[in-house]
This record gives sequence, C-alpha cells and structure tokens, in this order.
Amino acid sequence: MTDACPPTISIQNLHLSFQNRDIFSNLCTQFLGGKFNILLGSSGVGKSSLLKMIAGLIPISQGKITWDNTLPLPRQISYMGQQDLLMPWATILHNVTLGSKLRAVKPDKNRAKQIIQQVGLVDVVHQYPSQLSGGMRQRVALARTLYENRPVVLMDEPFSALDSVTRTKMQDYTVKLLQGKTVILITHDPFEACRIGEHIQILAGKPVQIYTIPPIDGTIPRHPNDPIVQQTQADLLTLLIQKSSS
Ligand SMILES: Nc1ncnc2c1ncn2[C@@H]1O[C@H](COP(=O)(O)OP(=O)(O)OP(=O)(O)O)[C@@H](O)[C@H]1O
Repeated sequence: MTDACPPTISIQNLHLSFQNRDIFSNLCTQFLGGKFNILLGSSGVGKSSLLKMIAGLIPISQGKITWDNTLPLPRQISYMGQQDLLMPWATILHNVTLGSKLRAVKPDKNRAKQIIQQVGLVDVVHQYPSQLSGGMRQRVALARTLYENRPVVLMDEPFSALDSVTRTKMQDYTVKLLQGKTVILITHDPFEACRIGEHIQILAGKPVQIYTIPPIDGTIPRHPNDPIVQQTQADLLTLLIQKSSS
C-alpha cells in the first residue's frame, strides 16, 4: 500500500446538506496527485466536511469523488482531523503506532521514535496524553499521521495550536516527510498557505464554489522572508476578504 502512486483526486458535482440545509452543491475541483494542496475558506463554509467526504467519513448523496489509480481510496488515506483523538490509556509512543496495532502488524518503533523526535516530543515519549499541552497533543496527532506513510494525507488545520516558531518547524518537517504524496491541508492562515502550498484553493461564496489561486513560484517550503511569500499572502488575504463578503 505504501508504494501506490499518489493519485489526483477529482470532485464532480458534489452536494452536501445537513438536516435539509444545503452547504454546497455541484462542487467541482481537483486535488493534484503528489502535491501539497491547500484549502482555505471562512469558518463554516464546509472545508472539514469536504475533507471528511474524501476520507469516507461522510456519505456522498449526490456527485462523485474519483481518483486516478486502481487502489481503494480509503485504504490510501491517512486523516488528521481537528480533534486529536488520542487514546488516553496509551503512551505517546503507543498512540503514534496505534495504526499498526489496529492492523495487527508489528509497530516500527524506530520510525515512530524518529518522527517523535523530529516533532520535538522525545522527552515525553512514555507519558500519557493528559500530561501534555494542547500544542504537544497536536504534534502527537501529527506524528501519528506521518507515521502511517500513506499516499494520500488529509490534514485539517494540523498546526493551529502551535506557536509560530514550532509551527514553522513542523511545516518544514511535514513538507520534507510528505514530499511526493497527495496532501490536502486545510488552514485559516494565508502565510502558511503561501509557504507550503503548491496548489491553493479557496472554498467561498454564495453559492459556495472553489476558486484556484495562480501557482506561486519556488519550491516548498518557501522561506518566510521570500518576497513572493510576503506579497502573495497579502493578496490571498485580500481575496479571502472579498470572497467571504460576496
Ligand atoms: N454533523 C453535522 N450535523 C449538522 N451540521 C453540520 C455537521 N457537520 C457540520 N455541519 C455544518 O456544516 C457546515 C460546514 O461545517 P464544516 O465543519 O465543514 O465547516 P468548516 O469550513 O470546516 O469550518 P471551520 O473552518 O470552522 O472548521 C457548518 O454550518 C456546520 O455547522
């Protein structure tokens, strides 16, 4: 499973409603294979729900999600939701390797420890989630997602609880480890989008649609001082303000 070619994921005329309230209709877009796809948009517009539909966590009533390889999509996905969903009874190491245990395969403890070290949690590897801060818990969830080594990685605001220095380090490490995978990452932060985005889209408007941002030059992770990052984040924020009021 880990050597599957990371697919492009296509959304065709997708519809979502909750209790007869339409969230979006006829939504069409693509998330590019092997790229960092970033999704922005105002709170409540439907970003997390779209990610959950791709992950198979919300059933599809109308429209289609397709992908361009032959493997079942759910088996290719590693999903990091907004809630960390850490198991309170398991140590940090066991939380990170939980997927292996659930699949009844021997955990790769060396790989897990390496990732835990890179996310800065080596000192708490044998502690329990209740002993950690919110930002530390989020890094455990990040480590668990990275440990899975799947071709498709869905991440819903994975760095939202982190201070700006840690956030920058985690962005760099995530880009390094997930290079060549199909990543769909939700963020509210235009700066983050411009640092690590290769294909940036905004979910916005009435009715809700997807808008694609022109590609940004340079390889990711772009340096925070890169003038392109500075300029495009300002443009992106302006666009977000425009789209949220239209
Ligand atoms: N299980 C549910 N039952 C009913 N309504 C829901 C459910 N899940 C989401 N919604 C509604 O669907 C809309 C979209 O929610 P969603 O969480 O997808 O938005 P979002 O863009 O990810 O928001 P945020 O940026 O705040 O996380 C919201 O109005 C929300 O209240």
